[in-house]
Amino acid sequence: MRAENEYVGKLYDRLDAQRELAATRLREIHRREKGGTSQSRMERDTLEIHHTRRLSELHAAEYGLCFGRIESADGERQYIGRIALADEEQEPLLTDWRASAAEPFYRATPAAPGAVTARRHLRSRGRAVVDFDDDAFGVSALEGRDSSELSGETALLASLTAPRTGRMGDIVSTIQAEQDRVIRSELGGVLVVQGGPGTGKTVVALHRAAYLLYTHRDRLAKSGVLVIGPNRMFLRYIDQVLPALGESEVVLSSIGALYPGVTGADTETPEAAAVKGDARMARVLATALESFRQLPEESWTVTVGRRSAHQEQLEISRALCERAHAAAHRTGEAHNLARPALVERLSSELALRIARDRNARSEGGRMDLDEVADLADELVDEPDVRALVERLWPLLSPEQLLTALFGSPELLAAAMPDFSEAERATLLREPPAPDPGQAVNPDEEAAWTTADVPLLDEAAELLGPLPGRGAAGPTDAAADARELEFAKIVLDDFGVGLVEMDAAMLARQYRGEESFRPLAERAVEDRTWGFGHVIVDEAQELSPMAWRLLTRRCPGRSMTIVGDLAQTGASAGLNSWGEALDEYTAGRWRSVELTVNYRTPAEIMRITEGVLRAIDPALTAPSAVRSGGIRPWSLRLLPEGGGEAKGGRASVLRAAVEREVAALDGGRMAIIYPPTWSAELFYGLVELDGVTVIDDPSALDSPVVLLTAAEAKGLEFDAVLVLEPAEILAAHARGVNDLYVALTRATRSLGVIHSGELPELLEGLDPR
Ligand SMILES: Nc1ncnc2c1ncn2[C@@H]1O[C@H](COP(=O)(O)OP(=O)(O)OP(=O)(O)O)[C@@H](O)[C@H]1O
Repeated sequence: MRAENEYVGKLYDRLDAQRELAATRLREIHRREKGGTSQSRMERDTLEIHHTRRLSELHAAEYGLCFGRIESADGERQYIGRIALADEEQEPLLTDWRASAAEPFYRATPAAPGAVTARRHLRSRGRAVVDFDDDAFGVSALEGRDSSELSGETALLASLTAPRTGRMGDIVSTIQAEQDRVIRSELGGVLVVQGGPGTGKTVVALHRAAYLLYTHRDRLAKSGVLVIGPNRMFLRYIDQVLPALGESEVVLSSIGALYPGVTGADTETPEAAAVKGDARMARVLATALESFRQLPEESWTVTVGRRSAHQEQLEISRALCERAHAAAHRTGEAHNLARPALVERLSSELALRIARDRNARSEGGRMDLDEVADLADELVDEPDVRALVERLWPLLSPEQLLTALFGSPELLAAAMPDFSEAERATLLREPPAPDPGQAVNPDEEAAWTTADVPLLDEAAELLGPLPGRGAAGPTDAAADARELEFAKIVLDDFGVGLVEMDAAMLARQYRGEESFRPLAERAVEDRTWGFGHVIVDEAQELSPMAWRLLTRRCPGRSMTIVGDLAQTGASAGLNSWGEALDEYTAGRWRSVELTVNYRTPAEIMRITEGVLRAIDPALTAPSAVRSGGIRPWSLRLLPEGGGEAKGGRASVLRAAVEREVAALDGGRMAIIYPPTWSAELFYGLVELDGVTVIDDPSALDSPVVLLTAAEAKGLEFDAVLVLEPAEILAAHARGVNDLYVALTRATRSLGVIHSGELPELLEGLDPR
């Protein structure tokens, strides 16, 4: 212990020295003149970003700086920690956990130790090492011992049984071998990680993000990594993990937040979500868009030159309109971007016709080609021609297209012939109030749901930006070549990827067109941003339309997909991984499985066996890494008048909750209720001290939260009370998956409270 404390003390001294160095450099930069040449200003700012980042990395490494060491046969020792440190002579003192040299620390098992002969896990409090445990490898070490595949068992169990805090923490010190293989899997292609509840899919996916950014910083620093979680609550639950690993630039988002300017609400009915998520909706939107491009039965008439001596009527034949449409189609551009070609075709044909007529009548002499071109330009500004263009090819925003589609039964019927009447009806929204006296609530009008977001994004692909909006504009093209050159030199000087911006952006910044903004900020505001790697958590919930959106955000198709098909609750969610991936990444996805459940004790997992069988008899539950003392129990609430005083059910329920809360001892508890649950009982619980309804991410800080199974997905608690399992089962088509999610959230104790009979698939609970 003394030796370890001495060594770790030396590491902290180096950490302090490194911090001091970075802080001094930063102070020097701040003292430098703000003015100077573009190049010197660029250098100054790039260095500032670099040293600020380095300082925050060094601060993030404070807690648990060094957590282990390995020894090889020749007696060489290597300490493993959060970052790499070297002494004054540049001799390595500490190996970064993400470096390939650290891999044996995580991968060695008694059965396959590789070159490792001994491994030690250190546990610290503050800067002091307070405990360690050793794994001894080699044949002699195996005798008389079960060859546990777990690494650092004591440290692992200590972390698994510690009270939950409402926030996920990092696991760098206790990553297990099968998890390490996922974390260090190569960057390219799509990696699917299937695993039952509690197998560490989320935590592993986040460590993989940190690993990939460390290993492939050159490729990922400028394009960024996107992590998708199911909702805001979940994102809050995980948002400390990457900063604790020294990474603050990863973009965390839910599908509902991926369309700039819109926050999708989770208020959709399962039926509507299933229709909106259906892959056929891509075709539906394209058809709906086509219906906006009108054609006359035979012809339309427009009047031009109303305010001049040359007023004339022009016949616009269907054939002309078709030629104009064809010109737009030929561009291959998105709808709004193709319109100028239609306008060009229409106005030139009309101008030519007018010129021919005039020439034939010999009015004002013959028109030459330049004059015809001028006339065509004038025609474009004619009010009737503008109105004509609007009928032929109106400019549309994604919001307008969707609002029109959802507001019109006729349009829905025309665009969705393959859907049933009932399915179409789920999309129908009240059109905005026609009576101008009747105020429309602007919030209501703009209320988009999570299931709408992939549709808005799809529509944006079809439509393209409106003129003057969205596109990067002329700035790129006009980039001053000299400044661009400077920017390249500056970035080269610092090593590619040291700061996550490219030369063009740096140059724009110095023309004052753009101020430096972190990648996360720029990426979320840009619908067309292509991320270098996308990680999707709870991926089984994503609809085919959401997959389309994500593949657009990840042009290189480098993705990590983690999820559990047994937990699919969304109506448009997946039944198999191939369903989502074969279409976009056929032959380019590989899958691995995580098999050990770190969260839920064996006693609780036994209760879920029948539920898992009901989902799919072929599925096997992950094996629980530990057993816990508390046996899962059930409590029946007798019906009113069944021997209890009025209000008895509510008071029995409250008493049960209070008993559990008292036993919590600083941890966190969840009460998971069916969406159809009795309002009276619900409000009875809300009144209790410390109980919070989960309507805002900060609710996770509360000791007890009331939430549905869908909201509980991905989260974990010390104690869980599941209310009315029969109602959870019956609530919707995937109720059994929801019940499975609800039962697998606890790290310590599980209670089930029910009014009617317990569902048969729930066996083995101790009645109270
Ligand atoms: N190697 C490990 N060391 C310490 N804790 C771990 C390890 N692996 C997993 N855990 C812990 O186990 C718990 C479950 O992990 P996580 O939430 O990532 O599982 P999951 O597979 O995403 O579960 P679910 O599918 O139920 O959401 C977390 O508290 C996590 O920190």
